Amino acid sequence: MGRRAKNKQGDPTPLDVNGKPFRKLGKRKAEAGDDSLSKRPVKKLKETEGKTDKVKNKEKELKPKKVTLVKEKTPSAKSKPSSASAKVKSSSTKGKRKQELESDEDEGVEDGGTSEGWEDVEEDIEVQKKSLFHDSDDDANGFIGDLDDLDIDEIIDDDDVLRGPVQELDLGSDDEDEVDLAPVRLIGKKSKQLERPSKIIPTGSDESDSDASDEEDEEERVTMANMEARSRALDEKAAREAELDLEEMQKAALAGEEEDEDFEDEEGEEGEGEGAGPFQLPTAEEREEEKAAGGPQVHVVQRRMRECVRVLSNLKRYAGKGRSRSEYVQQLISDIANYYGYNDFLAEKLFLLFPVSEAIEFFEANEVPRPVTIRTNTLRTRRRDLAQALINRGVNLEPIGKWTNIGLQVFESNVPIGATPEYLAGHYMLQAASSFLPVIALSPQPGERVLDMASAPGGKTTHMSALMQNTGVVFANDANKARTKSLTANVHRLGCKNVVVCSYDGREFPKVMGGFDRVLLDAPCSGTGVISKDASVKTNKSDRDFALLSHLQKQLILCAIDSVAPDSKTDGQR
Ligand SMILES: C[S@@+](CC[C@H](N)C(=O)[O-])C[C@H]1O[C@@H](n2cnc3c(N)ncnc32)[C@H](O)[C@@H]1O
Repeated sequence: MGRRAKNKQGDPTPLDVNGKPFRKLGKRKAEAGDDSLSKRPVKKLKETEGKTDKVKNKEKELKPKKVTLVKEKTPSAKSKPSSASAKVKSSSTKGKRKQELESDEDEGVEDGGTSEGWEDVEEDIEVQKKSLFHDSDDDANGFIGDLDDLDIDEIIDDDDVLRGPVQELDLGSDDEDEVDLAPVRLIGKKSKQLERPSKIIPTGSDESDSDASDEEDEEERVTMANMEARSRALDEKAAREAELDLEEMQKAALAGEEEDEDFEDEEGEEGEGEGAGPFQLPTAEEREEEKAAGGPQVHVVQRRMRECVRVLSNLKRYAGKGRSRSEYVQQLISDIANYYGYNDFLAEKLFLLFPVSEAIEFFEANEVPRPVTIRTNTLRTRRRDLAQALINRGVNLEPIGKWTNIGLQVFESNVPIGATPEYLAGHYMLQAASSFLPVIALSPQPGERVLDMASAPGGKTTHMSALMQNTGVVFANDANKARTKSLTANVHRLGCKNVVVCSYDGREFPKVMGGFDRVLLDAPCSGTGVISKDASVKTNKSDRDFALLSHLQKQLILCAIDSVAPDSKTDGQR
């Protein structure tokens, strides 16, 4: 597997403490758009210097601007394996990817056969034609809404209110199986949060792909005949990149040492330069001045964040005289909220979940688009055949990893991944790799009676249906009637014949029916796990929302447990 492919999600760890970067340096591709906080100040300062007063003043209004600046840098240029498709396509005996793809057949677990379901393709295309573009982006995002209409006190005191109109409880989701939106999201539409490249991952023009042979690689069409040569070229390229990365790492380490020395020269041993001793928090007057100027400058915030992290790593050594830990923590949280564009409540809530350095990694990671992944629908095809078909359409992809024999990661595509003939014919589902895991853990068996309590748009329902090889029955429920449309469309498109769609509040379900061998509950959530997909979560959640959500989630899990048959004939209760 290519080096970039191994680092699919990029390194979101930019902050350096005491002048030493936390994260591994390297990745030539990241040079131009490196999101490292340690590099940002320099670059952003320079940007500010070269600008008109108007632009400078605008950038002073930190809240919106700093996010934009971050956004400009965040689209990861690291993930694309320059010609990974070559190996995927390979049918020679060489190439790990080829072996991984072939393991679809060997393992056979997911493979429910290829012939069954094909007869449905025509009809499913019709269904999909109507439904694919029917649900708007807004519709999908709608369930990452807020709970303003609900009265928390009332609800927590009174379960009857909780059984109220389900639309009000149509909350956020960590799931990204909103397949019908894929063509728009991946290809046509710009993210609200990030300036994403028009291609899924930018290629070609950046530094590491600039040599002539690489350009040819990009242009040359992958065929069975040239596969082996391309595969070799890819390995050589990976080796060259590894050397360059090492060189870069050494250079960066040297540069870091020099910078430290510079600071010491400038500030002296007692100075307040980064890494050079105690860091003084801004005084009340300085804060007022900052406020009056429309908020702090981006580079000031960046530097202060680095300094606060450094101080918090060793309070005794680096804190200013008489300053407490909580003062540095408060300053850091406030700067994080400003810099990344969160409301103070959420910035604090998320910050406190992690150790300091990990918290910064978390906020940085939320600025990076997540990998595009698809799940092969084994009711319709095999992963190997699907990969081949998509490669032939100019899609650059790779198996996700050894742990799954149905997942593919898409690095780049000339065609909308959510509107290929294979997509329309139900050969795959656009689905986060993490969404495979609950289904794998539940492990529904052929012939069982299974409930998916909150199932729209059906990513996990259709996965379970495939694992059960279209036998037994999956009750796919979702409280939101509107969302059951996309659920039904997906069930048809993927050729799932053992699914019954219904729409009840999950909390009512035990009264409707029970006796399930297994129950999957993918409860509605806050959306804080998918901020990179929907940045509105950064500002539209309150304490009350979280209280309501966790209460609803607890009620749902109790009902899910009640729905399991105590005397299941299979070992579903295991
Ligand atoms: C995380 S999403 C489900 C994603 C789905 N499992 C998949 O893999 O495609 C949560 C779903 O819960 C639904 N929901 C919200 N409140 C509910 C309730 N009280 N009962 C049942 N479903 C509910 C929402 O409409 C939403 O579709």
